Amino acid sequence: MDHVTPLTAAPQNHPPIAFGRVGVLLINLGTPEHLTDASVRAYLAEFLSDKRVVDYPSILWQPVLRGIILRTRPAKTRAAYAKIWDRETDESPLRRYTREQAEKLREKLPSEIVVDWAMRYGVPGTAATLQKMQDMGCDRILLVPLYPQYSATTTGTACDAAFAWAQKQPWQPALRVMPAFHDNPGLIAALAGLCRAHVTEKTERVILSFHGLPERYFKQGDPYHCHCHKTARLMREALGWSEEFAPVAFQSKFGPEKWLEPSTESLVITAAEEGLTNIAVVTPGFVSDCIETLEEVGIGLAETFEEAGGETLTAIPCLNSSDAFIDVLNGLVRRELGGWMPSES
Ligand SMILES: C=CC1=C(C)c2cc3[nH]c(cc4nc(cc5[nH]c(cc1n2)c(C)c5CCC(=O)O)C(CCC(=O)O)=C4C)c(C)c3C=C
Ligand SMILES: [Fe+2]
Ligand SMILES: [Fe+2]
Repeated sequence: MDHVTPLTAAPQNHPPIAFGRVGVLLINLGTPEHLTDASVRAYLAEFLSDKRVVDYPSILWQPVLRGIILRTRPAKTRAAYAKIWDRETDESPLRRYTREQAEKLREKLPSEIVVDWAMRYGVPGTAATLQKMQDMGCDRILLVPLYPQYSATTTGTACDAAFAWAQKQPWQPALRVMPAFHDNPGLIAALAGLCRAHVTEKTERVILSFHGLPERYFKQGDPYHCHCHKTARLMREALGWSEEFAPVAFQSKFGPEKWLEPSTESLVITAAEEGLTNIAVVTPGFVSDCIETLEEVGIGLAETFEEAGGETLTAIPCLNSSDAFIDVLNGLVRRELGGWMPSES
């Protein structure tokens, strides 16, 4: 706090400005604010109108989005959220874990550093949270997109939102962006630990399932596919697993375009058809459990596996707000704050 100029010290007629603090902002994707069709619709409308996510010309895409998708999908998506919603805190798991990650990271960093969290879509918004941090005197802010693997559809757009806010500021804070951490040794060790805790002698295959993308984005140069495969290779090396035992797959396909393959669903069905009865799915592209891991994999794909003749599909939880993940984040954030840590200035 010693760097913050007290507002009373401002010269006469000078606007009150606080400065001198360092901030860390964790940013995740976003999630509906409430468990209602209206909330889900607002969230999907914002998310699916982002050109980084769906790049079709607006003149073609908006009528499809407004006329079909936002009329039919919210009820289906709300029903899926209803299966996983945290009724105690009245929030989605993604929101809860992101909040807890920020709270726990705050305890690990010097108290002068402002640590907050935001969503790219929905509430609390990225711009509003950056504004709050600036009002608290943050003139240097580290953006931490919570995606181990870079994609323009996630990390890229989180940065877009932050820089769009910054563009409007008379005094723009210095902004740093934490790079992708898909090959960070700490992350790989934490993911390997998670797998060791959930994979037993009975487990016949572990699918390493990442959120998918249109294949076209990969061909246009999005490195996400390569980042996913590197995370997977490093995990296998750490665990002594073969590619046959632990193959990569991509989940959560949306729309009619060709997405990255193979799909997680196809590998789950193949495993059952091969006569496997006990498989696991780990989702190393998601740091927090969410609708895609808990409902799509933990409920939906577990049913698919059973229907195809399998018995048990174990959905391995994400790192969430575990001590292991907070240690990873703490290490990454301290590295990226080089020269900005209070003791160094
Ligand atoms: C074109 C559509 C989509 C792209 C591209 C996409 C990329 C992408 N998404 C994540 C992570 C998450 N996505 C989540 C939900 C979600 N994703 C899409 C569509 C695309 N995602 C939709 C329509 C939804 C909403 C749910 C639904 O209606 O099915 C979530 C979960 C949010 C939650 O509240 O739980 C996450 C996390 C990544 C990592 C990614 C590209 C790499
Ligand atoms: Fe998604
Ligand atoms: Fe690749």
